[in-house]
Amino acid sequence: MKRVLITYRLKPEGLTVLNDKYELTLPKDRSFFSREEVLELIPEYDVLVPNFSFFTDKEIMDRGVNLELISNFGVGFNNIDVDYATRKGIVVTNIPKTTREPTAEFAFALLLGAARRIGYYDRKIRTPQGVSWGTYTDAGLPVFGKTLGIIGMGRIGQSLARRAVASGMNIIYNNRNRLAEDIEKQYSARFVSKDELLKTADFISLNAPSTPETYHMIGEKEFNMMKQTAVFINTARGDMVDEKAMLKALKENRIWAAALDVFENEPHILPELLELDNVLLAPHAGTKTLEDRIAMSVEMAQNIVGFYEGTYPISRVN
Ligand SMILES: NC(=O)C1=CN([C@@H]2O[C@H](COP(=O)(O)OP(=O)(O)OC[C@H]3O[C@@H](n4cnc5c(N)ncnc54)[C@H](O)[C@@H]3O)[C@@H](O)[C@H]2O)C=CC1
Ligand SMILES: O=CC(=O)O
Repeated sequence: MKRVLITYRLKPEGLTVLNDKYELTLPKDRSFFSREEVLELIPEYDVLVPNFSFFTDKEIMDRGVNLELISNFGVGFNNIDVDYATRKGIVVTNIPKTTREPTAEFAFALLLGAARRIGYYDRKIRTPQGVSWGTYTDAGLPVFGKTLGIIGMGRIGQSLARRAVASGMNIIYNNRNRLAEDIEKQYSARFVSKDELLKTADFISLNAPSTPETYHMIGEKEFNMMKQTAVFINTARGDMVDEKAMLKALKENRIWAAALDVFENEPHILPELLELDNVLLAPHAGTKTLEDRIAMSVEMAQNIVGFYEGTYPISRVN
């Protein structure tokens, strides 16, 4: 029987496909196994299931002398040293299907929330001094008719574009490769250079993966190119943005607002960010609904069964 080590407490409803045929170990009384616990346990296991924030590096793989498969509980796989896994003959899989719509939904919710200042109003209305009910004070920004620039027009980027078009937005995008014409037509999307996107979009959403190439791809220079009324949304990965430069741009009102689900050093958030009214913050919650997290577990578990039994198609990263 193959032994599976899951670093994160997943609900049994999402793991039924593994029942009886695989031996599962997962934390029962808390959310995560610590790195030290995983290092201690790993030599006995054939499969490791890290969640998207568990750093699966050389040390983990070298200790995992029986490791055949890393079945990532996430679509982004920057938490795994994939090159090293490949050299060791360890297969890595991810979950692109079930992460797509919830993340796009959340990115659009952040966009609306930041533009219409929902988090700010909610915070203010609860305080003793209350919120201003004046005609113009603390006004938000309209979304209808505005331009959304998407950097990384893959699965999530395209699903975000679909929502934005339905809400009356125009789409421009930058991607590693230009999309096929029929896909561009589907979203009425126009391919532009990254610089043009940064200069002309009213809303800018980051939806590319974290790679060495995309590290700090949005920094001081990029924030300086944006409109002063721009809203920046990041549901991709924190390390793709120079957080100090972003903080400066927000403090100096170089841009209008940011809506952030991801951070450079999660779960640590720059304390100064917490003090700004033009920032909407979330705890890496792009896929965080019970229904979606269970669907993600099913996709992850099917990758394991597919790998060993060939009964499901698997999403291989290497
Ligand atoms: N906040 C959250 O909870 C979640 C975050 N994510 C993040 O979203 C990312 C995107 O996911 P998917 O859309 O499924 O991936 P995807 O692979 O379908 O799309 C990414 C797109 O970015 C493009 N790209 C790569 N490098 C680029 C660059 N330098 N400039 C412009 N475009 C570039 C690729 O060509 C691709 O079209 C994941 O890698 C993950 O980090 C994913 C799920 C949940
Ligand atoms: O951040 C989440 C993921 O699925 O990647």
